[in-house]
Amino acid sequence: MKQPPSKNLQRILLVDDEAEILESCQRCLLSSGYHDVITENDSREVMNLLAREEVTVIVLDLRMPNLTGLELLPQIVAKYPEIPILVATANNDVDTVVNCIKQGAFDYLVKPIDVKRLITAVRKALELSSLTNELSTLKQYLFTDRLDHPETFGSIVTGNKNMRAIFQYLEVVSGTRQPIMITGETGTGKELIARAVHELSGSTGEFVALNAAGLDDNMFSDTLFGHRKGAFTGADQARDGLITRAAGGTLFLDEIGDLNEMSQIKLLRLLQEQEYYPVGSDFIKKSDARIVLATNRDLLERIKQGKFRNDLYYRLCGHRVHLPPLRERLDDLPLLLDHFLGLAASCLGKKKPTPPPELATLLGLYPFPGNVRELEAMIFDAVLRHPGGVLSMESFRAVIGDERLNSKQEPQEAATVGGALNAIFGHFPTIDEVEEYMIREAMRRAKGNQGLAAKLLGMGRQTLNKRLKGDGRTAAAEA
Ligand SMILES: Nc1ncnc2c1ncn2[C@@H]1O[C@H](COP(=O)(O)OP(=O)(O)OP(=O)(O)O)[C@@H](O)[C@H]1O
Repeated sequence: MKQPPSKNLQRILLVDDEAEILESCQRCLLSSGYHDVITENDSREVMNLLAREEVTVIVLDLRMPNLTGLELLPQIVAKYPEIPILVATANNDVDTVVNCIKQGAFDYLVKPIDVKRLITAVRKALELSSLTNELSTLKQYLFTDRLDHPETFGSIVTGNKNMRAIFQYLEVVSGTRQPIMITGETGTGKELIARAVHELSGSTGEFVALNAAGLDDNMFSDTLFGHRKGAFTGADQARDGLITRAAGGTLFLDEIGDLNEMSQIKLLRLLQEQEYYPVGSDFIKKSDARIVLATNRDLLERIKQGKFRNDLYYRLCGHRVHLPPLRERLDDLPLLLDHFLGLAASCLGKKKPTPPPELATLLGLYPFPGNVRELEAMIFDAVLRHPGGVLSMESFRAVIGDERLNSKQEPQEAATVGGALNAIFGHFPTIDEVEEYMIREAMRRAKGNQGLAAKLLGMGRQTLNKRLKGDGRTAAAEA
């Protein structure tokens, strides 16, 4: 039986009759992060080896005794057309190269093999191979509508067919080492998806998340890449960055639409070469962390504004999923409503309330700019204030507004929101005023319990605590 390569490992086969060449190419690929490199010095054994073991890419010397690479190439192509083959030729003979490409070789290398060229060519061949695999697996998924690991998506409550298609796509691409980009409005579940990708990839390492919003380049580089001792005033000790913690696992970079130019360049290097420099160090380091990225910004718009690099954008486009906003998957509302009612009730130590039958329909009229997070906060609030029996619609009305419930039309909606804001503040408020108001109101409703207030606000407890303490705003003091 064939020996499959372990998940995520892509097996490279080097075929050459010269042991020294095999050894040096193998060493160079291993040190570049390719962990599964096997060799064969007898060309007559290659077909047996391929029948025995799964191989992703082959580097094939053309000049070998007994059976030359030129003779072997068509045999491999005929039996294993999915394996990209890089031929190694001793001279830069155009005719030979053209002949090999015509016979199905993917690319060629000139001997003595240049290390950089070998690594680039192998990387490209592996990318091609994983794309081919993805395509054929996707075709199968399309015809069978199956999910191999539904349990991985257990924390993502949905019955929506677009979300299911996203899960299927993720099952296919999670096996590759290519970065995955997740876009979608705030609160649509991007982090949940990133965690599912981590689980699917079968990595043994940790899932490590970094929110890049508000980080300048120094903070971004230091947090992600770490620093060497003495790199800057106060750097008394060398310190590893999050990328080290994510070794063998997944690095989730959130809000990458906010990264500044310098950080974008560093991220591009990391994605392209899997390389980085700790702050203050000239020694390059390698990372094998799987990278998942997310943003709720429109990156094409950021490119137009000159705030996001084109090359980085295209690098991110390989594997991309876009999570639809909640208002575009209203079929999920009843499921989510039921899920969060149960969750809120058990968190608050209450009996799960029965929702009024019209609640899901009414919620469907609201655009949910904060998506699932907003719905979750709304339901926690309602359950918190719920005395027993059937859940009251009042707390939902208070947030959504009666008139808004009756209309989906933009201008009317704006007028209603504007009207509501004016009624509360007496004028059109600033963001800070709204934030102060929200924090004060959440603390009041949660009777001073910061954990609950944070849940209502859809923010982390620590973030709320910082706001309450840190910036000396009046709302914090009053709350
Ligand atoms: N389909 C879902 N089922 C259950 N919970 C969900 C779902 N989608 C989102 N959530 C919950 O909503 C909240 C927000 O989710 P998450 O942090 O993954 O969103 P996000 O898109 O990463 O948000 P942001 O862009 O603001 O970082 C979390 O509490 C999460 O558990």
